[in-house]
Amino acid sequence: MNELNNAKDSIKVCVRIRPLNEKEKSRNSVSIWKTASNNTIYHHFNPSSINNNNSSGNNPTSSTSNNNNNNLLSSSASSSSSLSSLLLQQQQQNNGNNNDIMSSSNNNNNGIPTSYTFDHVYDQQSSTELIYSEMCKHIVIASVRGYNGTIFAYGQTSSGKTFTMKGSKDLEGIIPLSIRDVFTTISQTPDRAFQIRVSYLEIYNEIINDLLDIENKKLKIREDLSKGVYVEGATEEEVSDIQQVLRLMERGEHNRHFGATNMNDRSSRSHTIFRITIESMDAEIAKRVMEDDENLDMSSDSDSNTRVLYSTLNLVDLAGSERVSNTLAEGQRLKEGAAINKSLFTLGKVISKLSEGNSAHIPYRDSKLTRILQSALGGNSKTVIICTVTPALQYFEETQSTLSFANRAKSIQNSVTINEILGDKALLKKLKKENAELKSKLLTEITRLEKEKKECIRHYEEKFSLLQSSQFSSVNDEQEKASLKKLIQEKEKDLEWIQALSKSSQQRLDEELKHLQHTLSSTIENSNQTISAMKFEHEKIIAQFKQDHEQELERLKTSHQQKLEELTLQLSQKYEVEQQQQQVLNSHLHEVECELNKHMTLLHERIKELESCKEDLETQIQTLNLEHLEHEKTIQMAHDTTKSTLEHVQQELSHLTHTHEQEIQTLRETIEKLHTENQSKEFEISSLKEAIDSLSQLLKEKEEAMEELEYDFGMLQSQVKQQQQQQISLELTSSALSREGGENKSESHSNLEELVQQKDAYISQLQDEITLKEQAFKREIDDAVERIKELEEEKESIVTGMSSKLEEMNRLLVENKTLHKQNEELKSKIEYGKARSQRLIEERKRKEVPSHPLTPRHECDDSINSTPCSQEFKKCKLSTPPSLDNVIHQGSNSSGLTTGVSSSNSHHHYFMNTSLEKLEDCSSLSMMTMNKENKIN
Ligand SMILES: Nc1ncnc2c1ncn2[C@@H]1O[C@H](COP(=O)(O)OP(=O)(O)OP(=O)(O)O)[C@@H](O)[C@H]1O
Repeated sequence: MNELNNAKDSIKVCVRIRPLNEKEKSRNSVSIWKTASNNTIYHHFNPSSINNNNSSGNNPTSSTSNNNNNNLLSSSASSSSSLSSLLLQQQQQNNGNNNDIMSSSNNNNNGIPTSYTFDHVYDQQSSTELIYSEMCKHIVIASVRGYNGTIFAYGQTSSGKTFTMKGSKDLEGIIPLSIRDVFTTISQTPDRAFQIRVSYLEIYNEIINDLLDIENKKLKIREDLSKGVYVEGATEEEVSDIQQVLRLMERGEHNRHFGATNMNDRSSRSHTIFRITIESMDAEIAKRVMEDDENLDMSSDSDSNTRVLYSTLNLVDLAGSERVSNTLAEGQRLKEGAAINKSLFTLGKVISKLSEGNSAHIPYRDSKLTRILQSALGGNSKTVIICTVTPALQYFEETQSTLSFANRAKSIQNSVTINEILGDKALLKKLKKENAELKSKLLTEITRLEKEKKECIRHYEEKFSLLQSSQFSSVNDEQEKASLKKLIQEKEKDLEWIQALSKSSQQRLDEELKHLQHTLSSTIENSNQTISAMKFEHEKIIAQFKQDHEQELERLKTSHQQKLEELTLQLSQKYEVEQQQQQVLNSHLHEVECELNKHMTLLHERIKELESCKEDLETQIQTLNLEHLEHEKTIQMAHDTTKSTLEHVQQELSHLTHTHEQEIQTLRETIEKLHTENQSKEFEISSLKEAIDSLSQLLKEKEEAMEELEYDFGMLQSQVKQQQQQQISLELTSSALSREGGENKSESHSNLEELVQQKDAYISQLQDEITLKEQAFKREIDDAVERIKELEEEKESIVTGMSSKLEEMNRLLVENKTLHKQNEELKSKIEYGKARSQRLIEERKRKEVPSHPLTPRHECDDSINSTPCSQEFKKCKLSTPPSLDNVIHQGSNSSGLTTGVSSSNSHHHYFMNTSLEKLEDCSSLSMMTMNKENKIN
């Protein structure tokens, strides 16, 4: 079998909700499952509402929440029956008020999905024809084109599986619709010749029965490389039109086992598989095969015309998926339930495993159903599952279970390929198979007829002998005898006819067999011819190849021979040249040997010379060593002195640093003191300001008092004026009175004058007092202003003094820092000088050891003179000591120091002096620092 167009195709799943049936309506069942769009099914039922009311604590959703099909077997009968009764109770309670048990939330309390989405969801109004055209038609058409197809209905009992698959009296189901389309498609494909075979199987109690042959029972499942999984011995009727198939379907239905259960009176307790096998090949080729065309070449595998397409279309109506307990089954029914559920349980397991993508072990072999449908589940088949459900609330759990099964199934992927048998091999195989089948059929038919014939003859012979024995028993028997005779004659005729029929059928079969054998032998002959032609071709190719190969070998041989000769010649020439070269080399070697001998004698002489030179050098080295020891001692001394001086300088420096720090501390303290003084002065100024403020307040008050006094004074003046007017009027009165009497007049006049005088005196006294007070205030204010001025001047002088001191301090600090830096530089220079002198001493030591003991004396002297150290030494001998300025400027110039060290004692003194001068310089610098710090103080 060849596989073409290999493609992944997921199993298509749709759900069909049937309308409530009469039984459910009579029980006032509520329809809870609804469709949203054309691919979603949902419910608003909240199982927890039942839980809450259920005092026994049975959880109706506990089994459905478990997402595998185990619930089919594991759930206890009591829990499910109690659920049913509870649901009914609930339904009755809530009849007319469904809202109480409907939850508006999308998920109920137990996490059971409230909605599912599939490829399609069909509501109560959807027709089977619509489902067929949308979900199945393409599979049927594909099956005619060589693809395997499977359509099966899954659901609880009475959910409408049979209604969907087989239909009813008035409405055709998927199977008849498929049969129609198979033949329609065939009629639309005239270029291919088809052979259609139909088988109808039933799986009941895990036993496979042939529904087309009631005698054919307990069939076995076999597996074959070419056929795949098949049912051995299953009747396969060849059909050529729709009516024939429909009749076969009817025959099968008639034979089908029906049982009555509580749930559905005509409930099917078995799974049925209606299988249509479709084979097709090119019409032209088929015609030629039929005509036994000898020129027909079937050997070309690549010719698509010779392809034989082979496919099966399985139309499966499963038994109810409800639980055993729900059927209230007993005895035989319970056994049926268990067997049905074994198949369905395994189907669930297979679907679960496949949906998990777990292809390691799929338990197809655990049940007959899954074994037969193996290719439909995860194999080579286009598959559609139609899940039928009832919307009734009382079957909520079953519907949930069906939907979760469907939900798992939708994720399964099949690998779909066209099945084809190619070329003559396929045809041969097919013919052989057909031949074998015909042969076996013929044989069984012959034996059956023979047996029947024998049985008949025996039977009639028995009857005849019986009749003969009773021939003379009574006269009345005569008539009977005659009728029997007649009957015997008739039967004998029948027998003859049967014998003739069997003879003719045998002849016909013989002819057919001959024809087939002839076709077979011609095909075999054809194949043999092709094989021998191929063999001949093959041998020809091999001979040609051999010849070519030998020629090539010969050519290679000659070319190799030539190459070998050339190489030998080249080798001999090379050998001669090498011989000549060897001779030249030998003579050259001899010359070299003579030269070498001469050189050797010269060398010996030279060695002797060098040895004497070595002795001289050794004595020189000894003297130099002594000198060097002395030098080392001097350097050590200088080093010690420098060290002690350095230590002294360091001590002084630390002392200076310490003093500096102390001075800075004192300066800080002074600044703090000045700061506090400044603060107290500021406090004084602020208190003075406060005093001025109080004085000015007082002044204000006094001014106010003065204003009051002035006001009083004005009042007094007006009073005086009034009194003066009174006086005038009094004077006028007195003049008038004077005319009346002299004494009274003078008395009152004097009184008045006295009063005026008193008042005048009081006023002048007040005026004096005011001026005095004014003067005193003015003085006080002047004093205060002066004091403030003084204090402000004092403050300003303090501030200027402080800032100048601060500036000086900053300057001193900067100077101090520079001095420190200089000190550090000096220190590092001294260190560097020390290291450098040390290094030079070591260098000198090294150089004093002769580098080549064989160097002649004069060369050795030169080498001593030419070392940079000895040159320095010479320079030092010639040069005058550098000035102090230079030394300070250069710091511890390494060459200067080394010169001092490597020269004589005078130079050492010079070095010491330089060092001391440097130290003096250091101390002068320290002095400068100290002076500056004193200044800061
Ligand atoms: N979609 C539908 N429209 C109308 N009636 C339906 C529909 N589906 C099913 N029925 C009716 O419901 C009853 C039960 O249906 P059916 O026999 O097809 O169920 P089933 O699932 O095959 O049951 P079982 O598993 O017992 O064979 C039948 O009388 C059928 O006519």
